[in-house]
Amino acid sequence: MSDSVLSVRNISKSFGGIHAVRDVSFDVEKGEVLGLIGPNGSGKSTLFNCVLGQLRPDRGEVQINGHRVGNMRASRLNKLGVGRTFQQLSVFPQMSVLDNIILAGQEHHGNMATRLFGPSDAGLTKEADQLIAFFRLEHLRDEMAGSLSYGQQKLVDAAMAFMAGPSLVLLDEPAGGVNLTMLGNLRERLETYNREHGTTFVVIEHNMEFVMSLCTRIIVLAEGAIIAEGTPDEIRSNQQVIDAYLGG
Ligand SMILES: Nc1ncnc2c1ncn2[C@@H]1O[C@H](COP(=O)(O)OP(=O)(O)OP(=O)(O)O)[C@@H](O)[C@H]1O
Repeated sequence: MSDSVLSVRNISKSFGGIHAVRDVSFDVEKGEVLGLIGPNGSGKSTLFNCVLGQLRPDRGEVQINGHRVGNMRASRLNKLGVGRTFQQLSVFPQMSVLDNIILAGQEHHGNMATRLFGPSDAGLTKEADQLIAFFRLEHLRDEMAGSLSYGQQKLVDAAMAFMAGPSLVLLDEPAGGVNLTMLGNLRERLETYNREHGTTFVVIEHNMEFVMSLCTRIIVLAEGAIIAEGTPDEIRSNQQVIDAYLGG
């Protein structure tokens, strides 16, 4: 296998008679921002879940930073340097922004025993505050997450994925439901983070403008298979891609 941050080899996954992912292979190199797009039901989430070890593929193999991903617990993925956001918000509404981000950091630090009996902070507040500043959420730091606008909660969600300085971040529809102003802010912050830290991103996204402006390379899925791969400009003018979306 290569020394890619993420290496996906011949992944297939079916649900009964539905071939959700068909023989998909690709590599993602350090610092790349890869977009994974495709019409509804094209297999993006299934592929993501195979990459994250949450679904066991019928065939194929995934490696993250050279380590094979099997059925892996989230904490082990964190140790491999993987952060993620979810399609649905994963913030706890009754906790402050700061506590939500600290809690995400605790997922990365040791097991339950060290969380319960170890040092109460372990530098997490400082790290959380740095991310709060980076995502320009200082004025909301001590607010209950549930009182924030949806777009602000998506920013908190993104900040949570960056605790413990991951080398690979999987973003599942980060732009979903976010208004235009917040969208520009989110994209700019993600670009800046990628530039400053060399973090690799894989992004599932339906918002074409967002994905085309954020990503350096795009893979298009249709009916579970890769139908195109290239720069945003190449993808925009690819007839097979246009047909897949019009038919989808
Ligand atoms: N747990 C499951 N059981 C049965 N079928 C499933 C399951 N998960 C996904 N599928 C089917 O697999 C196919 C791919 O679904 P998937 O959710 O991966 O697509 P997607 O590209 O992420 O779609 P969307 O953009 O709508 O989120 C679809 O036909 C879907 O109905």
